[in-house]
Amino acid sequence: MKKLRVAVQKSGRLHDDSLKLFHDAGISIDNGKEQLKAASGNFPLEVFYLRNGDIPQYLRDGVVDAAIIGENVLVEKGEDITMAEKLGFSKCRVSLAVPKATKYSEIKDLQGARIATSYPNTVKNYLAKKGITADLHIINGSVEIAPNIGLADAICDIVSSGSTLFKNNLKEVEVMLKSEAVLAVSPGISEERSEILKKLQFRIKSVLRARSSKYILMNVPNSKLDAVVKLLPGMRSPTVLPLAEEGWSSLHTVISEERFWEVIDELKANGAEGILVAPIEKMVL
Ligand SMILES: Nc1ncnc2c1ncn2[C@@H]1O[C@H](COP(=O)(O)OP(=O)(O)OP(=O)(O)O)[C@@H](O)[C@H]1O
Ligand SMILES: O=P(O)(O)OC[C@H]1O[C@H](OP(=O)(O)OP(=O)(O)O)[C@H](O)[C@@H]1O
Ligand SMILES: [Mg+2]
Repeated sequence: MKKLRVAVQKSGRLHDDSLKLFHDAGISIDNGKEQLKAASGNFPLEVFYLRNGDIPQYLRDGVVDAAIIGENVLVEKGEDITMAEKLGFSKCRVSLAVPKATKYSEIKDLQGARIATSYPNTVKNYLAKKGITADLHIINGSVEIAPNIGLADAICDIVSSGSTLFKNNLKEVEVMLKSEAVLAVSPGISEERSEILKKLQFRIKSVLRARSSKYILMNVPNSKLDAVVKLLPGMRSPTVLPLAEEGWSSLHTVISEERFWEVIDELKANGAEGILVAPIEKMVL
């Protein structure tokens, strides 16, 4: 049987979370990353460990069928490549930044500026849409140093916490795009391997849904049940079971973590007690 060939970053920010996603989806990968290639023993999948920046070309050439890659790299080098799924990790933005002392009020202030970046296409396209031309200096790493050594007036790079900008005395002035890890697909994937990809996507979706949801249980006085049920819609509707003590029920439901924190005060105000929150491993709709 054919195997789905999936590229994963060899080392760097995407590596561990990519393998964790396979693990959580029940796919075991046999060899360590010292090998260029590793196979799964329980799913028709082979992992190729590659540089993130090289992956768009491997997808285009059909050397791999799919990949876990930063969305920002697809925007920069792979506009022709399909994004099948957002994966919810390695969230960051690609931004323009200038020295803190530079007066900046609008993008026109960058007309004619020297901009250092590892993402020339992203910057060019963004500035072209705004009618700005600039002088791009392409560098591969430590872009944030460029203004301090007199190489550039501005930079475009990845920002997450903002601490690298802060340390280099820079301020973020334009967010060009928001990025996270994505599952990308080769334009030339065969039908047989597309079928395996569908199975992989089904598993990934179940894992991602579960990651963002919680199973919650609580005791509620019967007089307040209707009000509490309104706060907690659940997958279909909450489960309500009578407690041994009369006048009380146990209510179980599934809720997004975000929604849980939004309604917690209202749950308590409605007399909910003994609220338990448990992680969910898989969630199949
Ligand atoms: N500080 C950050 N916070 C969150 N995500 C990030 C951060 N920096 C980079 N990323 C995301 O992780 C991806 C990989 O970044 P990393 O620095 O590990 O590799 P790289 O140098 O871009 O790639 P290569 O594998 O080609 O060396 C980036 O493309 C981006 O999507
Ligand atoms: O806003 P922050 O949280 O500070 O993150 C942003 C920094 O993270 C990335 O670098 P990385 O640490 O991946 O090093 P690299 O330049 O060697 O890829 C990116 O290139 C920025 O420099
Ligand atoms: Mg990096």
